[in-house]
Amino acid sequence: MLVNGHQIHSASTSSAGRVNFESSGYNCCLFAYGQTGTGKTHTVHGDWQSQEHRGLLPRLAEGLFERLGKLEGSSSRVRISYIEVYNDRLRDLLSPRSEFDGSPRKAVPSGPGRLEIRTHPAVGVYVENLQELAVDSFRDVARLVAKGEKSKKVERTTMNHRSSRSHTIFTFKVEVRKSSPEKNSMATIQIVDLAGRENEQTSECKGERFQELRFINRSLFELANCIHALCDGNREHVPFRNSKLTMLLSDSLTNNSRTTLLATLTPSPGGFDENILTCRFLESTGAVPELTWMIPLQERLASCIADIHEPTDLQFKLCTTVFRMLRTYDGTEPLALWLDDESFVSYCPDVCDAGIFHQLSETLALVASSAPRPPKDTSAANDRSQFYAAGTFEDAALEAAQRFRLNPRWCLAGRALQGQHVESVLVLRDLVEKETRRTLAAIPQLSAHLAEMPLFNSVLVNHYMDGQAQIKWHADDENCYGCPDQILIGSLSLGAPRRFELRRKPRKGDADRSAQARQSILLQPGSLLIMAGATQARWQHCLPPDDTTDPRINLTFRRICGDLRRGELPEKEQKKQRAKRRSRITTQPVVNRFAAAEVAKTLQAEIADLQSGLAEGEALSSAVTLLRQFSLVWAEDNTAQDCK
Ligand SMILES: Nc1ncnc2c1ncn2[C@@H]1O[C@H](COP(=O)(O)OP(=O)(O)OP(=O)(O)O)[C@@H](O)[C@H]1O
Ligand SMILES: O=C(O)CCC(=O)C(=O)O
Ligand SMILES: [Fe+2]
Repeated sequence: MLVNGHQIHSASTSSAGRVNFESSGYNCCLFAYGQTGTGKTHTVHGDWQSQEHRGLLPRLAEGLFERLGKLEGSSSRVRISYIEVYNDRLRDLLSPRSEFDGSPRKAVPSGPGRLEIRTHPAVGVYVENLQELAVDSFRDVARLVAKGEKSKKVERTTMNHRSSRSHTIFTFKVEVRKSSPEKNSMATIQIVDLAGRENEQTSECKGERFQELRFINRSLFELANCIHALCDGNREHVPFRNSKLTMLLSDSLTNNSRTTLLATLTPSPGGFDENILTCRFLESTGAVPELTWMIPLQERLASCIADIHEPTDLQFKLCTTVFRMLRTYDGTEPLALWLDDESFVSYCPDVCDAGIFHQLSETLALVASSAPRPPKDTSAANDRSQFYAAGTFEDAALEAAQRFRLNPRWCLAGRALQGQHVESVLVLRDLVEKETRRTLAAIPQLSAHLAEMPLFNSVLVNHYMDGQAQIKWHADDENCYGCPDQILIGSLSLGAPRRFELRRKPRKGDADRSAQARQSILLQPGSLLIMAGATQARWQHCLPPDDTTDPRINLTFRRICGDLRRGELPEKEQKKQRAKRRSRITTQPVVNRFAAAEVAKTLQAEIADLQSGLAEGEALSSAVTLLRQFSLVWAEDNTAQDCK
């Protein structure tokens, strides 16, 4: 991701800038994606006349001829083409008399000069009748682009006085000829300046501009769909044919191509939601969760929040947003995260001695072999056995408050831990209780729970035999835990590290799975995950299978308030809950008490510096600072990988 203004980094860090002419058939593609007016065209083109303010495309052209000039023992040929997609119609920007290829609704008879997208088994996707002009130097390219830019569809809108109303695709085809023909190579570089997305509900565009906007949003939607299909590994059924833009880009997205995504964000406070959409698009490309740059960044950001003692709501929102963008955590660092304005999770490693695992395994094995088999025991089928602690009234040694209560459902599926076995679990409950109180004390809207004694009066123990044992998507939102907006769960992990996933409960109208804003945390042995607020009401969690051969034990401590099961709530209580859900809690900044290192100070200083130089209302620019860190780590990492 690049934040507006990084002309210097752009060309060098994109894969397009590092195309390898030695390997034949190597294609590179760069997309500029973002809300309207956020600087895509500025970043791609910049000022061609100025060495300093040149954008990515001129820098690329310059670098290309420089590199070709240095190739020894070979000659080269470069051709360029420049095509515009406007309202799903095509136009050749390098052809002097070019017209659009016809109305999208009325079929225009094909004739000479009409642009047609075709596929050839050897060449792939190409546009019939599109001019490909030979160029020998940077100046040639600059001259032709200047001409093409004049005919580009640009209009004044409220968001941008020169808004691109079309997508443009600029292509370099580079042919390197060696002494023997079999060593010849060919590379294609495409730079795609996508038209900017704009919210149709809030847009002030009218008439023709609004019509254009709908075409723009539609084609970007189709592009996102293709990318999702590709990322889901569904290469057979990628809906490229749904728009001309996606048809044109199908080769770049699939065949032997390296794609770089350049996302532009706005520092304007009003653009917050649009920024999130842009980041979601990045996420949905699948590149984000896989990259190793997330870990150092995650550390930086964790410490950044840690050291802001009284963060403004805005700063808090920002940090949470960036965390949400990161989406996966390796579980070595603590984390405090608002999944949404009422759903909170926190994760803390090393809460208890991971060695307890062995002792507890023995206890569970003993109970499994001695206690009666529960009526709905599924442990043989799914390699996961369940236990619950059952403190009975005969346990004179236990204080009334320390007795464990049962969810009636558990008695059917799990085995009871009783007597001395309960004691070992009680020790763990005390630890979890202490840690949870500490965490929630910093969060005003969640600390109401702290009056409860004890916080947790029940526990479910899951014993996973290996990576094949899993737990599917669900929420721990049964009625016996009380109002689903306030269920508190403390989940202690021991044994093999396993990935824990969270997703917002699927809703009607979700376009795809990316709308569910998934998060994933690697739960390390000895760690505590706390789920609080409305997490059980709005989110689901699961533990997907993986290939570990090691066992794991998880203890979820909960608070049972009644014996009601799902669907058994009396009408009066239901009404009360509905009313409660309507009265929204306002988001308070959260001070993440997990302290860490200097990076925080650096970031804090940067934010302070930035804010002191800004007019009121522009505070969101600290997003730019955070995201700039983000982009730099990514850039560093990409460069490092490339050098290997
Ligand atoms: N880093 C920057 N420095 C100076 N000016 C900038 C910068 N980024 C963008 N601008 C200016 O902001 C305005 C909007 O930028 P630009 O046209 O590149 O946005 P865009 O994302 O391509 O918008 P659209 O999708 O509507 O075409 C332009 O006037 C541009 O010159
Ligand atoms: O094993 C885990 O980490 C999750 C267990 C869980 O979700 C549950 O018991 O409800
Ligand atoms: Fe659960």
